[in-house]
Amino acid sequence: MTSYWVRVALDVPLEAVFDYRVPEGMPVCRGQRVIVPFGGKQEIIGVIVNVLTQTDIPPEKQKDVINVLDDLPPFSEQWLQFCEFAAQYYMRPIGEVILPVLPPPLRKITAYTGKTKTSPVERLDKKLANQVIRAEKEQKKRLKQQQSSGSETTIEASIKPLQAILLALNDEQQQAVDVISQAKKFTPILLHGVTGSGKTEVYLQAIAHVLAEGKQAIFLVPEINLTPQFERLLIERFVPLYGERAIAIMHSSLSDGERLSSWLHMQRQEVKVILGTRMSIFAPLENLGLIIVDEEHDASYKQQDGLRYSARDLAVWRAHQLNIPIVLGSATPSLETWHHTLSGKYQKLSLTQRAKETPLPCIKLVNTKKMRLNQGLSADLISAIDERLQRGEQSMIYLNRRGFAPVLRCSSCGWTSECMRCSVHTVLHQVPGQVPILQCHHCGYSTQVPTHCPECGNVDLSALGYGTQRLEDTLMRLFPEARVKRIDADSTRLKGSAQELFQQVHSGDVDIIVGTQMLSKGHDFKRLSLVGVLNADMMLFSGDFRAPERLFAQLMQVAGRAGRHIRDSDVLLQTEYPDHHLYQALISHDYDSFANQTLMERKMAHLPPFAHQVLITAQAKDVEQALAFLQSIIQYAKQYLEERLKGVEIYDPVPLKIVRIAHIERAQLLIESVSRPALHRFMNVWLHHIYHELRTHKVKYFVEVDPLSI
Ligand SMILES: Nc1ncnc2c1ncn2[C@@H]1O[C@H](COP(=O)(O)OP(=O)(O)OP(=O)(O)O)[C@@H](O)[C@H]1O
Ligand SMILES: [Zn+2]
Repeated sequence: MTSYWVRVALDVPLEAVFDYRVPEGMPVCRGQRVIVPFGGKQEIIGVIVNVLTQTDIPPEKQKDVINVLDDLPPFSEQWLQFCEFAAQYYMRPIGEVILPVLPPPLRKITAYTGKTKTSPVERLDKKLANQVIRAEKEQKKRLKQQQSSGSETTIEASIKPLQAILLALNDEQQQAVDVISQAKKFTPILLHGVTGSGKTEVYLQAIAHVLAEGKQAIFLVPEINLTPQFERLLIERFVPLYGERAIAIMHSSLSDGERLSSWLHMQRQEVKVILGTRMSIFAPLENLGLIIVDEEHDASYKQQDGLRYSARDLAVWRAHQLNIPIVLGSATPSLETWHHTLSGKYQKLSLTQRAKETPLPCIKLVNTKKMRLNQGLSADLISAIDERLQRGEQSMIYLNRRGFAPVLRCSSCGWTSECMRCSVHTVLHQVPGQVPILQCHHCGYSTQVPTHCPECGNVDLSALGYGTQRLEDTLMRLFPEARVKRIDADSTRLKGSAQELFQQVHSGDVDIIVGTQMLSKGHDFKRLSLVGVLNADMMLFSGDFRAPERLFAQLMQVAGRAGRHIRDSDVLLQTEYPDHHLYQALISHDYDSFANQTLMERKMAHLPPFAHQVLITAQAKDVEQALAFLQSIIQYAKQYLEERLKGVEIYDPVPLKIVRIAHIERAQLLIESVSRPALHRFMNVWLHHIYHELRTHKVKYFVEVDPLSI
């Protein structure tokens, strides 16, 4: 009689996978969820990644699998391999990949040990079955009523045929749809379309082709706020053809129940298109024919904690694994993607015109160097807003800084408001009808606003600089008759409030919109003809080598919200450096030359995409400990791994720019190589030694492959 063990992936903060003995007669296979004992008396849910006939675990330490969960079919080989790739590429244990992507009810032991003892899947199925019965009853009732009233409209007649909803494509759009839908094998495609060029319609028609062939599609968007707009379009087009469950949504603000329900429909392959944010790249769809990544340049595709993955990069790998086309769409592609089109690795399709017959907005630089500003606003911008108000059009003022003022200062002794827990200033938040507070944007800590200086007692404290709340306040005073609305992370904190605000903008109930970058991407505003940009210079001289790329993209995106449906639209950008080449490229809408020049600079400086990077960040009570730990691991590498270090460079460890957050101090270490295989080979060995020999309980560390900000 052979005994079996299973190797189980668990989401615990340890590197290893764990082996468990399989009780006699228990059927097991790779990809199944199991309940296993862990630590003392704990029971947790894991996923079987291997079935073994032997194990290294000494007999006295062996433990048994408690239960196999069979409420869902095992995960497919294809999906498991995708997760395994992600784990290996991002240098993390497999459990940290697989478990967190599952909806909580499928991985939380409490969902299985409650009083009812039925699985959350069974409970949901029951609920869904009841819903179907109810819906059928209602439909019968409706039909009866219609028949008795002699009404002609039937359910079928109320469904618009797909042909009626499709927009007639222009030549460039048509060509893009043709190329995408004819690509049958792995084909990475950059859809480079200026803002408002109708990329969405290209995606939708390409998806239509894929679905018609009986396949499925993944559609990634960078932000939750963008899902409703695309969801509406997808439902309108595809639900009449493929039924209610054809479209599923996946993002972090769904409830556990909603996530479970989406997941079930996906795993049972009832879903045709999954629309969602970065986590959707882990959708368990078996028959994918196309992946779309909209606004592929967007930094939100990068997860910043746990498994620090790029959903865009994983999407390319998944398309490669499945041998299918992938479309990366943007008006301002990332330089990584642009580089791949120049080298011929990716195919480029261009949409050079706006889809509606409106030209791109005219971008003007307002030189504020020697100008007196009215609370940050130039006279030019104020009169441009006024003009829009007269014409009944909308204006949007973009300022990427929330709160009322970034710091409170004592005019007598120079004291400034600081966070007790972090090495940053606290931000003054002040809106009518609420008690003003000082808030830390890094740890969330907040305090009352002092009535006098805590250092010298002076009562004359002043709010320095301005944020969106102050701007809103100023605009309301300058234009008392206008309807001003602020859209930022603070005004949209409550569930559904962002949607409501966007709805007000779309329906024309707002004249002036004040907002942060939340506003800048993807939205198709119909009546907006002026965009004002404040404080762009702040990012011009940041130390991060990616700052110019990010700034250029941000500005081009925000400018692109103007004049999508209205002629004569303007963008006014206030700056003290109107001659800067970034702004010069911007006013001529010249992404290509900006990208080419910036790539050239990167090449000379041996920076990504011409080199590959890994970042190790160490956290400790004080930064000296973090630095010492990083020094010790460098020492180890130099002493024992010299051979493997060839072609790999380790830089000196440095404290982070914001060194302390929530009482924890941080330092980081950059590792770089022009050869990705060399980098990964070295890192794997090194990390193994660090984990087993150099780890201390005083210092926590984490690893980030392809970091976006350093
Ligand atoms: N072929 C077409 N004919 C007429 N209108 C079109 C056509 N294609 C798209 N549109 C319309 O043009 C507008 C802009 O399209 P869309 O929002 O897809 O732009 P986009 O390329 O995604 O821009 P951005 O990068 O700024 O998000 C939309 O209102 C859309 O309905
Ligand atoms: Zn803080």
